[in-house]
Amino acid sequence: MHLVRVKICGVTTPAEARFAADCGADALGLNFYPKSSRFITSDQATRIVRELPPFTAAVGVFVEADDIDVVATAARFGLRGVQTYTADPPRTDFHPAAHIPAFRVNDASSLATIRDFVAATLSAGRPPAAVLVDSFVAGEIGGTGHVAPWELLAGFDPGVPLILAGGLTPENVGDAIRAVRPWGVDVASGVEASPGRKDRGKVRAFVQAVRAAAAELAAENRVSG
Ligand SMILES: O=C(O)c1ccccc1NCC(=O)[C@H](O)[C@H](O)COP(=O)(O)O
Repeated sequence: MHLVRVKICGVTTPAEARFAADCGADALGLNFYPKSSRFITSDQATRIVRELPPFTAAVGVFVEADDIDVVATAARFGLRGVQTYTADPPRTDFHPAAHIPAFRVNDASSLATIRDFVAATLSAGRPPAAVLVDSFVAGEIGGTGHVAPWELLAGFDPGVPLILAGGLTPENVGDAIRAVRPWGVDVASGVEASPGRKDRGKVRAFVQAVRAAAAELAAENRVSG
C-alpha cells in the first residue's frame, strides 16, 4: 500500500477543520504566525482543537518563534506536531510533539542544507519527525501558492519523511506526487476561496486527488513488484 498523508494548513474555524477531517485529511495546520492571513488566536485554536475527531492530528505553524513558546503552545493545544520556519537550522527537538522543520527550496544547495541538518540531528540522536519542503519566494515565508521545484526534489531522500508543500492544488497534486514521491503533502492557498477561508469543494477534491494518485502508485508497485 502506498500511503501519502495529507495536511490541510491554515484552517481558521472549527467548521473548516471538521470538514477537512471528514474529507479524510490526516492533519490540520493551525497557524500561530501573527503576520499570516491564516493566523488564529488562542481562543480560535481552542475551539478548533475541540472540534477535531480523535484520529486527526493538529500541527502548529511557527515562524522564528521562541522555543519555550512553541513547547508551551504544543502542550496547551495538544499539538501532535510543530512545523517551524527559522532562518538558521533549529536546535530543539520539541519532544513529545513531532518536529517538522520547514525548508524553503530553490536550488541544489537548499537540498544540501536539509541533508546536513538531518545528518547532524541523527548523529545527535534527535532527528526531526519529518522535513517539510516548501517553495522559496523572496520576502515571503510560507503559504505563498508558489510551486516548489519538483524536478529538483525527484529522488531526493532527506533521510526522514519528506512532506511536499508549495503551490499544490487539486489539479496538480497528482503530478507532484508522481514526480516527488513524498511521504506527505501540505496545502494552504490551493484549497482556499480567499486568503484564510477554505473552499469546501477544493478541500474535498484535493484529498480525493491525493488518494487517487497514491492508489495509482500502489497499483504500479504491485505490477512491478
Ligand atoms: O500559510 C501561511 O500564511 C504561512 C505563513 C508563514 C509561514 C508558513 C505558512 N504556512 C505554512 C504551510 O504549511 C503552508 O501550507 C505551506 O507553506 C504551503 O502553502 P501554499 O503554497 O499556499 O499551499
